[in-house]
Amino acid sequence: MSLLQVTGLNKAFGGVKAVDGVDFSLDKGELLALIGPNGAGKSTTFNLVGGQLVPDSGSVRLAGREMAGLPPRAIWRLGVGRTFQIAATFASLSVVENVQMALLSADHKVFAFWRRAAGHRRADALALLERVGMGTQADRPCSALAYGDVKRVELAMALAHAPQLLLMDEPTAGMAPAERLALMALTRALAKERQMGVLFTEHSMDVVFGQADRVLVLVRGRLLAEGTPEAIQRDARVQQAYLGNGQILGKHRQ
Ligand SMILES: Nc1ncnc2c1ncn2[C@@H]1O[C@H](COP(=O)(O)OP(=O)(O)OP(=O)(O)O)[C@@H](O)[C@H]1O
Repeated sequence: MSLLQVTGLNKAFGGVKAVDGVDFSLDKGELLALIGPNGAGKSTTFNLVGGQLVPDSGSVRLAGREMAGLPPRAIWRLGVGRTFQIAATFASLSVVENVQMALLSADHKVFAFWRRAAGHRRADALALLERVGMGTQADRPCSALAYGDVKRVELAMALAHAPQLLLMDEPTAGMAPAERLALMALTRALAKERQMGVLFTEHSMDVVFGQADRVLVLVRGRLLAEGTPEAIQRDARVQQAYLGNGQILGKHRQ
């Protein structure tokens, strides 16, 4: 059985069919990239899987269990993580305290005062930071980190509740090319060692073709193609509908 099985997914906003009969699946340990031109329906698909939006129709199953229509918190509890965008309130906390906050939340102590974070599972938080290459920066304030390092902390925070499926919406936006590849290579290694599925949207083609196991191409809410990075790069329909658009490649590639 697939880890994630999406069937007949539909979502319209007024007259716009943002997601129009989309089917796909994702296996444990797999990195699946969702690409497509602006307005193709990537974010909508993402939000339908994560529960931020309710589908008009269709099914979203995690390990066979229906999630469509459940609130985001319930979907999170079933094992679907999202990379955190660190809130401004947490910028004054240290790196390790931010991960400890995520561990508090994972342990369902969501109403605990933030002051308790400092005493909560520090060793586990440090181990997560070590795994994402941030062990030596654990006691620095988050506000002092370079942007690429913040992204690594976000990844450690997302791993705090040991998700089966991790959703990453444009995880490398704003990063330099070398940092992007390093972050997604790390994500790929984590997916394999934890047998965690990863669904990510990405405009940067070097990341998509360098790191994804499989690629889905959405155009105007419909799935145009799906396959290995090599097959997608060769696909004439994709080149015409998407990759042939020099503006998109030129805008996001450096
Ligand atoms: N809340 C909303 N209300 C109305 N229309 C929406 C809403 N969200 C998305 N849309 C429309 O649905 C379509 C798909 O949008 P979506 O944001 O999912 O595309 P995308 O592929 O993520 O685009 P981008 O790459 O620009 O982020 C677009 O036509 C968009 O204008």
